[in-house]
Parts: sequence; C-alpha cells; structure tokens
Amino acid sequence: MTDQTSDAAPDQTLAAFRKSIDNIDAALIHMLAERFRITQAVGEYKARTQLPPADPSREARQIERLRKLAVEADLDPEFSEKFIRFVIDEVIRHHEIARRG
Ligand SMILES: C=C(O[C@@H]1C=C(C(=O)O)C=C[C@H]1O)C(=O)O
Repeated sequence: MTDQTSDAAPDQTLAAFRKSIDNIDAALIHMLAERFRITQAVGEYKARTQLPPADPSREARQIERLRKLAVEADLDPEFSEKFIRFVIDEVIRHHEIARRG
C-alpha cells in the first residue's frame, strides 16, 4: 500500500510547516473579517446616501496598486488581481443587497 497518511511515523518537518500555514490562514481569515466589517459600513453609507454599490475607477486603482505590491513581494500579480477581484465582487454583492434594503 502507498497510504502515507495513516501508518507512517509523524513527519515533524511537515507538521512544523503546517503549523505555520495554519497560523497564516487564521490571520487571513481575521483580516478578511475586518475588511468585510468595514465594507459593510461602506455599504450602509452608500445605501443611505444613494451612492452606487460599485466604483470601477477605485477598483482599477486598487488592482494596479496591489499588482505592483505583488511583484515587489514575489507574488504572482495575476493571482493578486484574481484574489482582490473575487473579494471586491463579493463586497459589491453585499452593497447591492444593502441598497435593496
Ligand atoms: C468598498 C467600496 O465599494 C466597492 C468595493 C470595493 C472594495 O471592496 O475594495 C471597492 C470599490 C467599490 O466597488 C468603496 O467604494 O470603497
């Protein structure tokens, strides 16, 4: 059998890497929660003041800025753009719901 997950001795090196990955994943979740807390307030403000849910020019500036930061950080700028696009699209969906009341 080639099952390496059940009977094999615990791999301490892999476990240490994974502990760090788990900490990073937890930080990402906390940061995203904080971001969505703020964007919820933005959505309520926009609904109150009749501003549109999306602001494409702001989004374009954010994407450009994050692409540059990604290159500096050795992260794939395409990935960075896809990631922030995914997040922003979810925010806009929330803002549209807030507008409908
Ligand atoms: C949060 C805003 O609303 C939308 C969501 C954005 C975001 O998640 O960063 C950016 C622009 C808007 O399309 C905003 O206008 O600042």
